[in-house]
Amino acid sequence: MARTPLMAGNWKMNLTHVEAVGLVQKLAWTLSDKKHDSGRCEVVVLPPFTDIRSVQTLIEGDRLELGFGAQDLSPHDKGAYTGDVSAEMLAKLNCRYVTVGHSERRTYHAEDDALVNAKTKQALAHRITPIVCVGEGLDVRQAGNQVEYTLAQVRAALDGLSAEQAASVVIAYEPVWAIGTGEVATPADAQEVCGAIRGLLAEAFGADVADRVRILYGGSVKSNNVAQIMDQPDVDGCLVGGASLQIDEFSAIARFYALPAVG
Ligand SMILES: O=C(CO)COP(=O)(O)O
Repeated sequence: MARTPLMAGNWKMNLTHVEAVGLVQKLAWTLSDKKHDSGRCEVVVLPPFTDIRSVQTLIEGDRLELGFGAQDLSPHDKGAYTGDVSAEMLAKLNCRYVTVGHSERRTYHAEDDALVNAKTKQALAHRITPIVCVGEGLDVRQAGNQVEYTLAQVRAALDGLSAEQAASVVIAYEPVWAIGTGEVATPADAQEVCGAIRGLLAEAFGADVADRVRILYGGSVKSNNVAQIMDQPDVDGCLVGGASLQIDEFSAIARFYALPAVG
């Protein structure tokens, strides 16, 4: 089965709702001007919670060919969880995606594998596609244990999912040492781990599921390295941080298929 590539822009904690509207308008205009083919690449923005309503209104009102989602969600349904945002709230805003287990959540908010698993299930229960983030830190990479470390995170995040549920998740391999550092993993590094993740999915849920799941790479993706990364057989898209805030960069990344061929 052909997997439609996905480029998701993780804005992190950037842009007020006014700035968000400006960026989405310019991004949509640029993609349309360059005749972006959304059949060749699905483009999604993941703004902070406070921007989502404005982004939704703009995208739906003007029928822009952009998807949108959130960067986190609560593992709880509702109630006394100050500061949390529930899956139901996101679903009501038509969020199509939500990242779970981003390394910044794991590091700064002490999110562990069990919580990432609970959030993954919560998103699925509300028909929001979880983008499950995994990836090793520098110490693990230097010890050469990146594959087993990352696979353990994937196993934990997907624990208890049915094959049908597993088929609908997106997994993002983001080596922590490559996030925001300009230190991009080589295409071979990305393929090694993304290929191993697909192997694990085949083992755990069957070849059909493994064939359907989109696996993204994230970590210092830019327009000048995206083509090589997307050339890898098990990389189906990118989770883009810094470059997703720059319209020219992100629109070029989304149109990776139109970039000059890899030499
Ligand atoms: O964390 C990331 C996306 O979720 C990657 O961030 P950068 O693209 O800024 O390295």
